[in-house]
Amino acid sequence: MGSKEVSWKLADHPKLPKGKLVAVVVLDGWGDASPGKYNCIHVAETPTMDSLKNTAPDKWRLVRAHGTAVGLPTEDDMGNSEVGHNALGAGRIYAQGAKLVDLALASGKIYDDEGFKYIKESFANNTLHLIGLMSDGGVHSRLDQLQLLLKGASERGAKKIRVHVLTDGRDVLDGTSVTHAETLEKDLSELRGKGIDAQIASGGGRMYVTMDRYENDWQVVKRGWDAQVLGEAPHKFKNAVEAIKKLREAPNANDQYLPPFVIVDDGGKAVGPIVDGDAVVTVNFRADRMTMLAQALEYEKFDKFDRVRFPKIRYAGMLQYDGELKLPNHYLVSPPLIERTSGEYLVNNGIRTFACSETVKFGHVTFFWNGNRSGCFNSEKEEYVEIPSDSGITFNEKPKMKAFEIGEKARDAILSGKFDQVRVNIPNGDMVGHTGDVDATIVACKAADEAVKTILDAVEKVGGIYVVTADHGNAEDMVKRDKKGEPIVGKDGKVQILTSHTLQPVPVAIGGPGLASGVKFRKDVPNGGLANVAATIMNLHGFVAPDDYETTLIEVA
Ligand SMILES: O=C(O)[C@@H](CO)OP(=O)(O)O
Ligand SMILES: [Mn+2]
Ligand SMILES: [Mn+2]
Repeated sequence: MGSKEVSWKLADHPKLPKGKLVAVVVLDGWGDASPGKYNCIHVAETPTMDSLKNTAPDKWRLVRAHGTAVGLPTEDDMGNSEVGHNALGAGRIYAQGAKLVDLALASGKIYDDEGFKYIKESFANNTLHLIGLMSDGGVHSRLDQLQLLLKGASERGAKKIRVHVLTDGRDVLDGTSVTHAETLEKDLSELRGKGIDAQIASGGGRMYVTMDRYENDWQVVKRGWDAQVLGEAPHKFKNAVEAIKKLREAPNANDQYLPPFVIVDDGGKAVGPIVDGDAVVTVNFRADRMTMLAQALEYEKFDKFDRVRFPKIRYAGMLQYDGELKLPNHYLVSPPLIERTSGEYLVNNGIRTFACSETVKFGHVTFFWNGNRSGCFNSEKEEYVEIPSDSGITFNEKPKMKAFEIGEKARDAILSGKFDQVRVNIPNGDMVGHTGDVDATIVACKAADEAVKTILDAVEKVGGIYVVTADHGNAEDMVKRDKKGEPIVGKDGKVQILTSHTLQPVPVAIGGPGLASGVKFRKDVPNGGLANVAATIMNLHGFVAPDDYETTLIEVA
């Protein structure tokens, strides 16, 4: 929507003043769950978050952060950063990528739209390549969608298909890549039975191959490029299931970090490099970990690594990953059109905003927060600061990450008096939680809590207000549970460690010396979710949210 038709002026809140500094803290992967030894937040020393929970009962509550509350297809879908920050920033619930792709596949509309027609041009004489995360986690992609697309494309003329798989183990249990590859192989062999030359061509673990984000480490994308496009990798196999099983045997190997491999024919030649004339679809619907590859596939001018060859292909994303950059140009399904976000409203109403995180979460409080939009709305009123993340390590090695640096940057921004809103994402609970290392996650949670304290102390000094929340659960439950909630013990006699996000609700806490007396959480929004936070923050800045926003969580008694 062009800004011309939008009236950006927000109404004044009848009771709440303007001019108070509001600190917005998003703890990544910080849900609420019952105490226990796999609840790293509970086990860790977290005096700051504990005191928010325990000392002001009408200023602390839980909100929903998964399923339909954040625009996902079902209540079995765990939350994630994209949908969580979209909801927090946009104040409304949008049908998200997972759901939009489901609908487009179910109705068949995906095959009638521009993107599919564009890639279809290659089907008669060239190969269709599908690249993406092989998982049923529903965070970045879903295997059933890939299966449907394979079927749909083959019924519509694709004669030669190559799938480039990325193994997960982050949104699903480690080791499930084997079953997923078997499922995919079965489908591909059925296609071969119908005369279609279809096979897996390459693979690798998502965190080591291809799926980096926010330009933390281009080498990750290069490893994928070499295997997918050039057909070169340190490991060569005849078959993907065998490849995954074999590579998993190495000490400390796991799905997330499997090295790259290519599938070769009897003569040792890679079966699926990408060449001129081919069609390529990146099948992930989620943007952050696909935009780097999308740039490599699409941009004529590119200097992030040596591509060696830049094939002239027809490339489409499952979705368009960046609407502002129009990246990629062609896509199979239109992304949710998230407009009139709270960030844009507030800036247009004079709110000077500072946003900060470290690289691996930087886009969360900027790009996702602003409805999948790169850059600021108004560079005179906004400052976005990225603290470089460590790269080339798994975060259990340095579980404190950059939490203190983020806390200090936020503190300085608050004390500077230059900003009305200071917004951060503190990554530890999530990034370390994903490693499945319980001890490291406990250290991570403590560090995150200390960073919150640094920020709240600064809020105290300037007479400001804080809103502390999270985008979804992760560190509060590190074990896979059965229906009764008991930890599941695997064949090896060990509990199954949960590296993924959870379905748990997340806290929202408000307070600070600037919070007008009588402000408390309403009792009549019992099912409140992350999308209710935007209107709440607008109120704390002294404004009433637009009518179509999800309702505020607060009232003034
Ligand atoms: O790391 C990621 O890509 C996801 C999990 O797949 O986590 P988050 O949604 O917290 O960014
Ligand atoms: Mn997250
Ligand atoms: Mn995560």
